[in-house]
Amino acid sequence: MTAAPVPAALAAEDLRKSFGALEATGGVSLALPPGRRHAVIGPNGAGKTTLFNLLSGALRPDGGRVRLGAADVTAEGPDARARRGLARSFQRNSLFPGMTVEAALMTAAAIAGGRSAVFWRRFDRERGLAGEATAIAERIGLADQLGQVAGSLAYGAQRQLEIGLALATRPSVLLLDEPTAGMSPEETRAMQRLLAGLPAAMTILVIEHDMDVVFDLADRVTVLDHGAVLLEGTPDEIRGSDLVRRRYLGERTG
Ligand SMILES: Nc1ncnc2c1ncn2[C@@H]1O[C@H](COP(=O)(O)OP(=O)(O)OP(=O)(O)O)[C@@H](O)[C@H]1O
Repeated sequence: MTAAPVPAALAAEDLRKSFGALEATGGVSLALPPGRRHAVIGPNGAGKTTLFNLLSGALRPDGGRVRLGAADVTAEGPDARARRGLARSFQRNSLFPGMTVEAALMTAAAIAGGRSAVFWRRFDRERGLAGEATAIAERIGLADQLGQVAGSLAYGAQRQLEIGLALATRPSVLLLDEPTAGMSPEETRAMQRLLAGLPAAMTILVIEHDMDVVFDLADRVTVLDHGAVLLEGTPDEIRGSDLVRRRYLGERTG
């Protein structure tokens, strides 16, 4: 007897989205099995952010489907998808800048647990939120900055905290939007260590411009161009593709 196939942790099927006459997503399909590290690359305007918005539920597609595990979530909004285990890294302006790292992580965990942020203190002991915050801070490399106000952290540390806030929701699928954008080489290395240390069972889809980061992290890469999939393959296949080198990596191939 053969085992039933495991559904993809996250799948896009022929997703389409237009803004007026512009087709920003023109029939994109992806399937990420559980634990996959998958990168989406492509030039500015290729449709990477639009694809993320369609996957997270921030945008509704004109056509196609989004699946999380066995569930068709195409008609669901971001909150419902989050409850199914999908997280997207928070943007910097959502960092709870006036809170300490510990309080921000506890608040994110409390919100994810379905409780109002205002009342997290009351549930602290009962739910072990402080312990959870400490464990996440260790995972994201901020254990020695738990008492620091989030808004006063260095840029790289703020981006690490963004990922911590997403992790506080205990996601099974994590969407990361340019996690190393604007970072120094040292901050980029810290982020690479963080990403490499995420649980193997977590499924990760990342938009990233830094090719070293992409080739280091991803076991599968999709190249988007004008809203469509130009190529999907292993990092080696992408690196070796004349088409990608000409169209995207900007190299002359003779
Ligand atoms: N809300 C919108 N209304 C109109 N056009 C939009 C909207 N969002 C995106 N676009 C257009 O859709 C196309 C794809 O944009 P998108 O932001 O998805 O690309 P991207 O690959 O993420 O680019 P970048 O790397 O610059 O962030 C672009 O031409 C953009 O101008």
